[in-house]
Formats: sequence, structure tokens, C-alpha cells
Amino acid sequence: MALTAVIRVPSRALLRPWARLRDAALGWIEPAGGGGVEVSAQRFASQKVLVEPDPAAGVAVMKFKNPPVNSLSLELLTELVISLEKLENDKTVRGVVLTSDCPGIFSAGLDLTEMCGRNPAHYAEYWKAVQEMWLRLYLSNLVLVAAINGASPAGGCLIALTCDYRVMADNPKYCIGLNETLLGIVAPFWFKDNLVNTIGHRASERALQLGLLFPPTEALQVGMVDKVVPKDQVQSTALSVLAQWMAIPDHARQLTKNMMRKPTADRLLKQRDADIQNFVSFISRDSIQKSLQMYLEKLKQKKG
Ligand SMILES: CC/C=C\C/C=C\CCCC/C=C/C(=O)SCCNC(=O)CCNC(=O)[C@H](O)C(C)(C)COP(=O)(O)OP(=O)(O)OC[C@H]1O[C@@H](n2cnc3c(N)ncnc32)[C@H](O)[C@@H]1OP(=O)(O)O
Repeated sequence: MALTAVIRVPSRALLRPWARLRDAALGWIEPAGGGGVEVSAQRFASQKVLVEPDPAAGVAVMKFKNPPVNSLSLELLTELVISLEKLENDKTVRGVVLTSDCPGIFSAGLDLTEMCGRNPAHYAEYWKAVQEMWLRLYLSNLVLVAAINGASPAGGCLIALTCDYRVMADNPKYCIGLNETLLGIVAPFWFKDNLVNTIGHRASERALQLGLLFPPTEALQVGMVDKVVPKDQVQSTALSVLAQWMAIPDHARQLTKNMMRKPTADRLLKQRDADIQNFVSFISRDSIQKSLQMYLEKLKQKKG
């Protein structure tokens, strides 16, 4: 990946301690003596989230890279939020395409190994990171376009739903949807709210109860995605759409986005701790742990 953009990063000495952890996570290195430091965009490419900025166009492409299936591990979620925050603070960037670096998979959703056989403190930490990812994406001031170049179940679908526009590859093997009930678990209310805001109440009720995974043409019909194109045109189409959205003055578009989305985000913001407690007690139940373990086993056996 050849990247030339230069990003100005303040001296670590001036940053809060968490920012030092962030720098370490992103692999930024400050030279000895350290006033502000210029880092090339290549350094911006962290391990699990690759960011390719195009300052001339005012956009960036963010690619998830957590093989084999881009499951949303704690590490990936943390990097995603950090990378997004950095882009939000970068005055040269107004829009971002979210896509995958893993062939055939946009994201397999939440990492089941983060929700299985761990302790309550881990579940709480993990769920807080999932909430944070959703809130940051859903309320982002940037124009976000999802270039869905592969399967996108559950949490993968949620990421796409936070975007302002969704372009999906036309391969009928790629499916998208909130399939939680198939795993014996329940989509949280804010997943549901995001879906209802996108496809409406009746279609959501059916999709959520049945855990429907829609192939691209059906996803288009129900309004879960906005455009279906051949696989090799997904990213270029997403970039064209981004350019159209960016033709609107930022302040007017951002205020409108906020007006449309804030009430939904506020529902979670008002009860974040209770939502974490609900998740921890739900996921810790023996019956739920058994369901998840059986589901993971089934995924593994599929190969053999
Ligand atoms: C009252 C209620 C209160 C609160 C709510 C409480 C809790 C519920 C909230 C939980 C919300 C959950 C959201 C989620 O996102 S759950 C995850 C759902 N994801 C899925 O169902 C997708 C599962 N995966 C697949 O279907 C396929 O893997 C996929 C993506 C189509 C790709 O298929 P393929 O290319 O054939 O790859 P494999 O299936 O062979 O998988 C390769 C490898 O990856 C492992 N894996 C797959 N998915 C996950 C995952 N999500 N997490 C972790 N690991 C995953 C798979 O087991 C294989 O592993 P191996 O070791 O065999 O290589």
C-alpha cells in the first residue's frame, strides 16, 4: 500500500495517558527529544484496521483486516474507534468508505470467542467496546458509506446499518442481516432501533424474529442496502456516492444527520450501564453459553 499523506500528531508528553496507549496500538513512534512529530499515513495503518487517506479528495477508505472473517474482537473494536476518532479530527477528511480487506467477508459480526467462556468483567469490557463502536459510527459527523464486499451477519450488518449509505456486492452467497435469534440470542434494543430506522417496523419485526440473512437482491428490496453492484465496482461506487453526499454543505448535512439520529443514540446513552449489566447477566447464563458454544462448534464442523 503506497500512502504519502502526512499527519501531524502532538507530542506524546502533551497527551493524556490513554493517548499513549492509543499511540502504541497504532504503532506511532516518537523520536527522542520529542516535540510534535510528523508520521506518514503508512503508520496510520494499524494492524486490524487499515486507513487509506486521500486528502486531495477529502476522503479515506477504512478496511477491516482481522482474518479469517473480520470478527469484531476487542482489539479490532478498539482500533476501529481510535481510527475513526482520528479521522473525525482530521480537517482534510469529510467522508469515509468502510470496507473489508478479507476476501468474501465484510464482517462475521461480534467475536463469539469474546462472549464465550470468559468472566463477567471481560463481558462488561467487551460490551462497552461494542456500544462505543456503535455510538461513534452512528453519530459520526463524517459521511460514512459501507462498501459491503462480502458476508455481513449480525454485528457486521450493524456496522453497515450505522452508515449513511450501503453499497453491496451482487454475489448471492453474500448475506446480510441481524441473525441473532439463530444463535439463540437476542439483538439488543439499539441494534433493533437502528434496523427499524433503516427498513421500517414491520420488515424489522419479521427479519429480527426469523433471524433473516438477506442475499443482495433481497437486501435491496427490503431497503437494508441502497445499491447492489458487481463485486469489482463496490469500492468505486461507494466513493462516487461519497462524493455526491459531500457536495452538500457539511454543517447543514451534519445537523440534519444529528437531528435524525440523536434520539435513537440517546436511548442507549441514557442507560449504558444498565445495558452492560443486562448483557453480562444474559450472556453469563448457562443456557446462553451452551447455545453459543454449540453454534461455534457447528461453524467449526462445517469445514470437516
Ligand atoms: C435480554 C437481552 C439483553 C442483552 C442482549 C444480550 C446479548 C446478545 C447480544 C449479542 C449480539 C450479537 C451479535 C453478533 O454479531 S453475534 C455473531 C454472529 N455471527 C454469525 O452468526 C456469523 C458466524 N459466521 C459465519 O456464518 C461464517 O463464518 C461466515 C462469516 C459466513 C464465513 O464463512 P466461511 O468463510 O465459510 O468461514 P468459516 O465459517 O469456516 O469460519 C472461519 C473461522 O472463523 C470462525 N468464526 C466465524 N464467525 C465467527 C465469529 N462471529 N466469531 C468468532 N469466530 C468466528 C469459525 O469458527 C472458523 O474458525 P476455525 O477455528 O474453525 O477456523
